[in-house]
Amino acid sequence: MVVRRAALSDAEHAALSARIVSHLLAALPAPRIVAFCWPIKHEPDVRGVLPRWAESGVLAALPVVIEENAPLAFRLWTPDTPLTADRYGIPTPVTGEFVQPDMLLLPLNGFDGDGYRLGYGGGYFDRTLAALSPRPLAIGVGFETNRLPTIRPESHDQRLDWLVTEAGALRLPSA
Ligand SMILES: Nc1nc2c(c(=O)[nH]1)N(C=O)[C@@H](CNc1ccc(C(=O)N[C@@H](CCC(=O)O)C(=O)O)cc1)CN2
Ligand SMILES: Nc1ncnc2c1ncn2[C@@H]1O[C@H](COP(=O)(O)OP(=O)(O)OP(=O)(O)O)[C@@H](O)[C@H]1O
Repeated sequence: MVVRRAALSDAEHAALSARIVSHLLAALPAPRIVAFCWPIKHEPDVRGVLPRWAESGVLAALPVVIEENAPLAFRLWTPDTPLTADRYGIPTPVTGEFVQPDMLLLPLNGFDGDGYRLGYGGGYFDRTLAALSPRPLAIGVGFETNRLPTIRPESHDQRLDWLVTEAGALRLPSA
């Protein structure tokens, strides 16, 4: 799935990411604190929503891997926040207040029309969604090239609330 999206040219990647950003802004209610992912390995780059939402007071946060096989934590992020590569090489804040986001923007390596997601196999987002109360709104952001007929979800897989690709934003029926 990562190789498939890596085949997008830089210009295509930027154009598809920009379409995802427009769909997010048009379809979703502005959250209080949105967690996003610093894009790695050709993930969709949805950072464009942040300055737009910031105008209405929305705060941004990044995930922090505290330990393996445990839920993620989240730290507030601003454009001035220094980022340091974590154990996986992902740029991560090492300072800043720990917060509880009410919306998560989750990059999709693979996904299906039922709203299930393939990540990198760490189980971090599934554990995080299972642990957070209240559960944040889970928004998958991906490219149509990574759509699959089914990811063959297992019992631990958390279903997304929204699926947003360059083709549009789809609200999934709640479980
Ligand atoms: N940009 C980004 N940040 C994120 C996530 C994400 O999906 N994307 N995560 C979402 O939960 C968390 C990190 N999840 C991860 C889970 C497993 C591995 C991992 O095992 N990496 C292997 C390579 C795996 C592969 O490429 O197939 C490694 O580094 O050796 C890395 C990150 C938090 N931050
Ligand atoms: N709520 C949970 N409690 C305990 N173990 C869990 C939970 N959620 C997932 N796991 C474990 O994590 C493993 C990896 O999950 P999965 O393959 O779905 O990861 P992923 O969603 O691709 O990863 P990531 O979200 O980190 O990108 C699963 O095999 C499962 O054993």
